[in-house]
Amino acid sequence: MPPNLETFIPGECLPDAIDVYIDDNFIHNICKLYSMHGKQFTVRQPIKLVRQYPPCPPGSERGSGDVNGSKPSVDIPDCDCPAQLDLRHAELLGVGHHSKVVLAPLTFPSAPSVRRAVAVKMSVPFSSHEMLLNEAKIYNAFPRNLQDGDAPTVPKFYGYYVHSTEAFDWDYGNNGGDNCSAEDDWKESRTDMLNSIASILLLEACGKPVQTESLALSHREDIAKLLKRLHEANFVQGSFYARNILVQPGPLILPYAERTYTESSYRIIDFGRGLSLDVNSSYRRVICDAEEERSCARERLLIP
Ligand SMILES: Nc1ncnc2c1ncn2[C@@H]1O[C@H](COP(=O)(O)OP(=O)(O)OP(=O)(O)O)[C@@H](O)[C@H]1O
Repeated sequence: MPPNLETFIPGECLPDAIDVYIDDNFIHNICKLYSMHGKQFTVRQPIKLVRQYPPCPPGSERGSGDVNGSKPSVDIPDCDCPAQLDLRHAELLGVGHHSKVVLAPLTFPSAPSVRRAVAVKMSVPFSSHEMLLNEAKIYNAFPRNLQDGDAPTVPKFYGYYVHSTEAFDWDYGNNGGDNCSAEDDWKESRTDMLNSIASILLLEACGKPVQTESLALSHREDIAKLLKRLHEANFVQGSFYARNILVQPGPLILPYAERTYTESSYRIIDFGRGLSLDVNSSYRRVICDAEEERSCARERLLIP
């Protein structure tokens, strides 16, 4: 796996389209779809997804950004050049009640091309895709200072991508089913498979969930500061549990090899139930829910 993408990329510099590559490994080991009754997916590669958030303004000028994590900046592809997301090499990062999240290489076809690992969140089961859409809107509304800087509060957002019409132009493989129920099962598996990659959220990979029992007081205070910053910016996370706080070695200003857990870096994730003034909420509700969230945080995570 290449190093993680950790650089803030302004919305207008994100690729407008992504070509997604999948294979049997992804279907069986990540999607856990075994019940094919002798049939195989033959996917016409690649599957094309287009950016929904941040929206692509028609005729907008595209800038260039620094995707290497160091200066000078690298050219970001123009509108005609899709990035490539390689789910054939995906590693599972975590499973929630509404999603699966994998780490996978994303290649920007700049010159020279840049290949970095990103967290890819997919709605599983598909019925929870509205939560993923809400989360995308919240990430899109986050100001840069919550995602970037010395002590970022949330992962960096690399876009929300949805299928274009060609996404469903597939070959469905050999016809191995011999009865209606097998046929139905297979169709259902196929639909699950298609739906799970029909919309994806790309985020900075930020470590693993915290273990609250072993958290030192100073680290609990760091997390309390993150929550305060989030609320001061008029956002509410909406399900503040330990599984939604990630930890990784820090400080982030150091090269990866020099970071340690003594100076851990924390991030708040999972905004499927998130609230924001600009997206889905009134000022009064944000204030009220933020107050309640701080009280939950004190109780559940023993944070001050
Ligand atoms: N940006 C990320 N970097 C690293 N791991 C992540 C990231 N986002 C999610 N994960 C992993 O995936 C798991 C599930 O993610 P998330 O909490 O967003 O899913 P969910 O289905 O919305 O969760 P919930 O069960 O709280 O509704 C997390 O607990 C974490 O282990």
